[in-house]
Amino acid sequence: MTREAHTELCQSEVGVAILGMGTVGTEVVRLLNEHGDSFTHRIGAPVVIRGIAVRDTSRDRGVDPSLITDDAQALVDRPDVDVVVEVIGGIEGSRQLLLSALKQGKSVVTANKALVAAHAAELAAAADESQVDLYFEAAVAGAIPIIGPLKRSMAGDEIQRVMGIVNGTTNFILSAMDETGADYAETLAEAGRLGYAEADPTADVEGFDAASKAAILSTLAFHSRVTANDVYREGITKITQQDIKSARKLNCTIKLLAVCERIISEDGSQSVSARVYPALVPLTHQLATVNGAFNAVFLEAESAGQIMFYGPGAGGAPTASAVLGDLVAASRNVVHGGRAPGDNTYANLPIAEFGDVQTRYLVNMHVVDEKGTLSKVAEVFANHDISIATVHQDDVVENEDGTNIDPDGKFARLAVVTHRASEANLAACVESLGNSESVVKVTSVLRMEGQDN
Ligand SMILES: NC(=O)C1=CN([C@@H]2O[C@H](COP(=O)(O)OP(=O)(O)OC[C@H]3O[C@@H](n4cnc5c(N)ncnc54)[C@H](O)[C@@H]3O)[C@@H](O)[C@H]2O)C=CC1
Ligand SMILES: N[C@@H](CC=O)C(=O)O
Ligand code: NA
Repeated sequence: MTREAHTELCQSEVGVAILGMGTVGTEVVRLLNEHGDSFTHRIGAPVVIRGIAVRDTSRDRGVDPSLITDDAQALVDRPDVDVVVEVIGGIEGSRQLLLSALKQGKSVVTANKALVAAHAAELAAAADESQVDLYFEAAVAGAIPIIGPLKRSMAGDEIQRVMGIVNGTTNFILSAMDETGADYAETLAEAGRLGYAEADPTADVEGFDAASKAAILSTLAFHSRVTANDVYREGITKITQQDIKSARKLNCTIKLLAVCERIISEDGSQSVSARVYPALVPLTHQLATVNGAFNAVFLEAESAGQIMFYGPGAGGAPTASAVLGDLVAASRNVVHGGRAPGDNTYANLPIAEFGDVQTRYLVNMHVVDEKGTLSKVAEVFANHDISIATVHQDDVVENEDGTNIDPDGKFARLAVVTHRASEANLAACVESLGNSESVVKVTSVLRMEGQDN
């Protein structure tokens, strides 16, 4: 059914179904009830909640109990529902519900990055078929307007690079580890209590959540379909206080970054690289100032130059702000006609091989403290076509718990910073370092972003 056909059945109200009443859904309902009159003026018709789908109907949620249902599909199917707001999460159940809504000519607003990153093509096709809207501003960087600006304000520019801190939970953890030396597990639990973490926080700390957002950002920035499976991903679970100290010695901090790049090879052919990993960022870079659950998206575009979007990236009310912005836009289109721009993927650029991606690296290792070690280590880097930028050596070699693992003074800690090199060369170099008699152990390899060479 098209929206025209559906709208003919409707009256001068916009009927809304809210699916899910957890951290975000609760705030969406609260704010909608609190500011309903303003919404009427902004939209041109009242927005009326037709129902709220929850899993547990026995809980008192402080709303009219007649609105509560545990049958989300029946709510979606109601003829007086024009817009479906999905704040449940997960992929398959939400996919079925939203496809069904779109096919019935109802617009969709979702905060679900995992779903959009996996099934955007299918959802967009269903929205196009019915000529309705698919909005997902809350899916990337919470309250920060970034989907709208990429689809509209930046639509006339050529975006080269997007670098984002797009996960509030991991930024909250890394900021605390850096600022106060806080305990990882305790800080993660706190992020859960504050409503930042996903239902399964593995999605946050292992980088899955950021990878979904990187896929969505890449798709919009480079007009090419990128899914979460196309994104190279590493989380923050292996980051230690030693890594953070080694970053500080280089005047850097560690951030979980989503890096989305247009790669132009020597023959002029283009591809897209999307990757998520913890990386050193110089303290002088704007992204280094983003702390706690705040997010930021740093864009580099041909004509605009550098732009940074900054704000609250997680939590109930901030995320509800983005959801409600989309709801207002979708409702206006229901009342006045028109559609939001879709995610045009005409460029269809291929995904770059991860091994071909270039960046800078910090390689931390324990080495044998004797004559010739430095030249042997340097030779390994040279053999893999990697140019060294700086080398820093410390005498003491401590474990994470501060115990000295080298009471006889035979080892040293070496921190090697490289110039730009390919991931493939770096991986081969690290393997050779591991086999070198001069190297006791490569303790960590961290990428460095936000510098040119
Ligand atoms: N919490 C945050 O800071 C942000 C969350 N998001 C996204 O928003 C969505 C919701 O997140 P939260 O509210 O944090 O999750 P949540 O886990 O607090 O809430 C989801 C709610 O949906 C309910 N639910 C599960 N299956 C259901 C079904 N079949 N029918 C009705 N209700 C059902 C659950 O019982 C739960 O109360 C997720 O996609 C998440 O990734 C996006 C940006 C920020
Ligand atoms: N779990 C996510 C919530 C927002 O997308 C985060 O921590 O950023
Ligand atoms: Na957003």
